[in-house]
Amino acid sequence: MENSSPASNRCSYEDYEATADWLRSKTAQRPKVAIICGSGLGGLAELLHNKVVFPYKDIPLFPQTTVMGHQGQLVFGTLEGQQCVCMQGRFHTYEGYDLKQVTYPVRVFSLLGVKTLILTNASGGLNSSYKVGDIMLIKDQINLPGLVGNNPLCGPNEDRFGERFLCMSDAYDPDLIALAQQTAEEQGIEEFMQKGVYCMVSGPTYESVTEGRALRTLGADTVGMSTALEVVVARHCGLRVLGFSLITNMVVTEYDSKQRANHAEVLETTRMRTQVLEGLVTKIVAKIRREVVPLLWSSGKTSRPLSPNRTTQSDYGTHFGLRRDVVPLLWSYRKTSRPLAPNRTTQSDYGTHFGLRRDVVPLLWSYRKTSRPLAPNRTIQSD
Ligand SMILES: O=P(O)(O)O[C@H]1O[C@H](CO)[C@@H](O)[C@H]1O
Ligand SMILES: Nc1nc2[nH]cnc2c(=O)[nH]1
Repeated sequence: MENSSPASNRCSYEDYEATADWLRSKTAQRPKVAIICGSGLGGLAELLHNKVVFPYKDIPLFPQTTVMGHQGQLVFGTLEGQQCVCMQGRFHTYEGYDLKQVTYPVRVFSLLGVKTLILTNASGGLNSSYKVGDIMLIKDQINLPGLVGNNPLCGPNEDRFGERFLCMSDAYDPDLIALAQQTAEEQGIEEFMQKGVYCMVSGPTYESVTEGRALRTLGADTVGMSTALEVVVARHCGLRVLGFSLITNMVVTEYDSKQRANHAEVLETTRMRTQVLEGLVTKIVAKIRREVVPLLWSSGKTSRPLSPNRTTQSDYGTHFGLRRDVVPLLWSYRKTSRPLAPNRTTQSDYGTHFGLRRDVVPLLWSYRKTSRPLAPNRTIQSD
């Protein structure tokens, strides 16, 4: 297959599938988290273990990066035990790519089975209380190109990815934001953490003084030339999104200022903070990996013993301490009263025996295909 990136009207579902199939055929890794690295922030990919690296030029239908500070390769590997795929270099409309090409990797990630997208970017600070080197957790965005017709979802809707009209008021996942804030506190880096609104402009020009002032008036805390389009497409295909904006320079908003925005300064600042951001993202990825367990159990440390007279499936769900709202998602059929067969004694038996959906069982048990019999004295949840 050709390596040249698709013309916009050729970004069909089959194109995305072809790229995803090619990647699947080249690596056995099945990432659940994708990370898009901003200008000068690609070092994160170096932290992955068991790396499998694909230069963009080798990936069928993938665009190529042309910007300094964007390496141009896709790196698969594990971070804190979590399988991840990292984009060392992203695509921007100012490079000449159209909206579908800029967002092409995101749909490929979705087809690969990615569930969470973490984005980083370099940006200009608009909020006067921010300082160069601050890291802003993105709570919302202004997709300025999108507001005037340049939205990557324009054109026929691809129902296999998502619905026609997409809600964007919850684009940045509140739980992930809370997780990131908590992690930043644990890392002792709250002093340069901010939370605010990122505005995307098309670039490649930096803002004039009046443009900077206008964006601030609109409610933007930082401005850059990326991210918003990727987030729109990620939300369209149901990915959870977390975004970080590193303030690499302050936008000039005084007419008599002698400061001049430039890409060298942008890259210089990323060098100063890259390790901190990498450490933060690494810890968050570790927590995302672990979060499935506390989500399922209503209280992790209960020692309530199993009462022997609970014999129906629905009893067993909540009896084990599974959250009531989670139980119906797990059971393959609800309200059954099928009694428990007494001869089922292994973990995997127990999963499906209880009526847990077969695809859910391996996610719940920490190890698969075990036939280790349940020790008779294990009777509490934490066990
Ligand atoms: O958004 P990322 O890719 O981090 O890069 C930012 O830095 C570049 C300008 O210096 C622009 O590409 C801007 O968007
Ligand atoms: N638009 C824009 N993008 C940036 N990326 C890094 N700094 C800036 C900036 O000041 N403005």
